[in-house]
Amino acid sequence: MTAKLLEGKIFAAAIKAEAKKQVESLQQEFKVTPGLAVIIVGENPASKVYVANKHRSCEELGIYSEVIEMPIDSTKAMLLAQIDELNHNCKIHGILVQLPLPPHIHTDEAEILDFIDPDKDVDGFHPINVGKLATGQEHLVPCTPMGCIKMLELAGIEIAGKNAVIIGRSNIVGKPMFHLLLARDATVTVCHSRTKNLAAITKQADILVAAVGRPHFVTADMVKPGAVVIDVGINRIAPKKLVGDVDFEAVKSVAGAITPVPGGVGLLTIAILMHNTVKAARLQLSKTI
Ligand SMILES: NC(=O)C1=CN([C@@H]2O[C@H](COP(=O)(O)OP(=O)(O)OC[C@H]3O[C@@H](n4cnc5c(N)ncnc54)[C@H](OP(=O)(O)O)[C@@H]3O)[C@@H](O)[C@H]2O)C=CC1
Ligand SMILES: Nc1nc(=O)c2c([nH]1)NC[C@@H]1CN(c3ccc(C(=O)N[C@@H](CCC(=O)O)C(=O)O)cc3)C=[N+]21
Ligand SMILES: [Mg+2]
Repeated sequence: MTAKLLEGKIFAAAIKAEAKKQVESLQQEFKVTPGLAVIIVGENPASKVYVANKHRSCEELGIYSEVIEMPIDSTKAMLLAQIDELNHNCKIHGILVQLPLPPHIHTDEAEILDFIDPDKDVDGFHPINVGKLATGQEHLVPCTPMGCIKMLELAGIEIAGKNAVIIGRSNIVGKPMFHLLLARDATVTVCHSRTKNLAAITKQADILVAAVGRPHFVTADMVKPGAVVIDVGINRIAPKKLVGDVDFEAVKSVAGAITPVPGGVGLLTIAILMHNTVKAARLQLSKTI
């Protein structure tokens, strides 16, 4: 058996086309162009690729985009001042601080993210938006897990009643993925580095989400035949070689459907970011009028 390939570019194109229509209607109704600001601190080469991808997608859709490059030795105070400016900048409707932050301000991450206006929080990382997601009031939702959900929906894969297993419990991927799947009536298990008998648990999964950050972590013996396998991992194993967390070649002959890396959910992350930026702009306009 060979798994159905869930190609990110097809789903991403559908989401971006819808966002583009929304951009046009906002321009017609309100004479406003949605704007996204991305703050990047330091010179992380992987971050630069993502930031460039985000910028290119904004151009495609007619979203105004600013990339703010700050020096590697920026202080917490400098970041807070930059965020404060963007919070009050009426050309900007979405603010994203690219993670990870450099080591000297790593411990300030929560304080920095919490300073973003929750209505401009297109990453969905602010405690207000996290709380809304957790209480069933989905608002601005983290892009990567929402991308996984949209992919399942657009592919016509039923979520309700399924056993879903997530490997990883980060605030960016694992935890919001849990809430999104639970809200859609899956039975959800979250695994992490202290989980015992991991393979026995993942083998129960109808939907398996891998967000670990380790190449070839999910092997064929961990996957139930016919399962839907979503690979969130982005691991650079050589300068030009990117792989996910799933041993793709082996797992594709066991799974029913599988996402590739690259070309999988990473592309939906960007598409949802565009969707969230438009949503944030509409929200802010409805509050000022
Ligand atoms: N495609 C996309 O758009 C995106 C991709 N990514 C990628 O997804 C991956 C995960 O990212 P992120 O969630 O930020 O990563 P983190 O490093 O924050 O989290 C990794 C999680 O994996 C768990 N883990 C580590 N080792 C094991 C193990 N041996 N068994 C079970 N669980 C384990 C950790 O457990 P514990 O909590 O116990 O430490 C942790 O919860 C990365 O490769 C990242 O690059 C991330 C964001 C967006
Ligand atoms: N505040 C914040 N928000 C994020 O959403 C965020 C972040 N920080 N830090 C880093 C991670 C990672 N991430 C990706 C975005 C796009 C691709 C992407 O476009 N991937 C393509 C191309 C990958 C490539 O060629 O490098 C693919 O998988 O095919 C991947 C990963 C967002 N993240
Ligand atoms: Mg992380």
